[in-house]
Amino acid sequence: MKQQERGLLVILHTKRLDLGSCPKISLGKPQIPRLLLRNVSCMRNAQQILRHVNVSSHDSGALVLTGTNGSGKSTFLRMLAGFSKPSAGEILWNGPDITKSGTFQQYKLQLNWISLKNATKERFTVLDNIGKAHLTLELMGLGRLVKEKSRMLSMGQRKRLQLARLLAIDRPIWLLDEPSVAFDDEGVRLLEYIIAEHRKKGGIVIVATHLPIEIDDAMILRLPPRFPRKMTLIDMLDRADIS
Ligand SMILES: Nc1ncnc2c1ncn2[C@@H]1O[C@H](COP(=O)(O)OP(=O)(O)OP(=O)(O)O)[C@@H](O)[C@H]1O
Repeated sequence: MKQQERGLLVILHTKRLDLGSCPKISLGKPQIPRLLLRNVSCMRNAQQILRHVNVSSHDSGALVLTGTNGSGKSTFLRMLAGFSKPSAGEILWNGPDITKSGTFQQYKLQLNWISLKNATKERFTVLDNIGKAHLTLELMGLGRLVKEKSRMLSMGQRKRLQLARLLAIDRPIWLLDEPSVAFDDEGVRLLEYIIAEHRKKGGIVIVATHLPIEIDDAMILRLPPRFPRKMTLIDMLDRADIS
């Protein structure tokens, strides 16, 4: 990973190309990345959140975003999801810019998104939240809860339901914001397993997280803190330890 001032350059390598229903790419031609962020910056409320980010991913790529609170991980994912637009630079999917309306209509159908906020449909049962994928719910450990209203679920069970939805809505690009929060050990293993399987099929996974998560050959992009660091209570406590 190279670092250009506060800008970042990351290239994700192709592990195995399995295009599934995607258009065939002829051999011999240089292969364009499935996803390419070129010199992307992002402003929110007139504040610069991301600056000069360069990242690319081929099929099967995985990127883990880390960084301090407020460094812009969710903003990065929101931009990739099309909720906010880059203030500079471009996000290219199969070549064209995703912000072009024709491209965006197709691009958004490639995305699956998990965040702390995108809650389940509270009044629906667990099963109705994901259609008819009963077996998927069983596999995520929710088999006994299929008839429960999802508002009855614990936080970890809600997150498991989100995983079930990832599998039920089968789309190639997964944008996962803090996907392992509230999981027990088994939940984390389920998450790691479905990510690995998704990548075997050629899927791309981009994860923002503070928690350790095992993803083979993932590129780690650590976003720089946005402000000069000031002393916190923890720094004071650490100093008190020393003296
Ligand atoms: N809706 C918004 N409008 C304007 N600024 C926002 C908005 N949401 C977040 N921000 C700002 O953008 C910056 C980055 O926030 P973001 O949520 O992307 O950080 P993060 O790295 O995901 O943080 P955390 O680790 O706390 O989840 C923060 O300074 C935040 O105040």
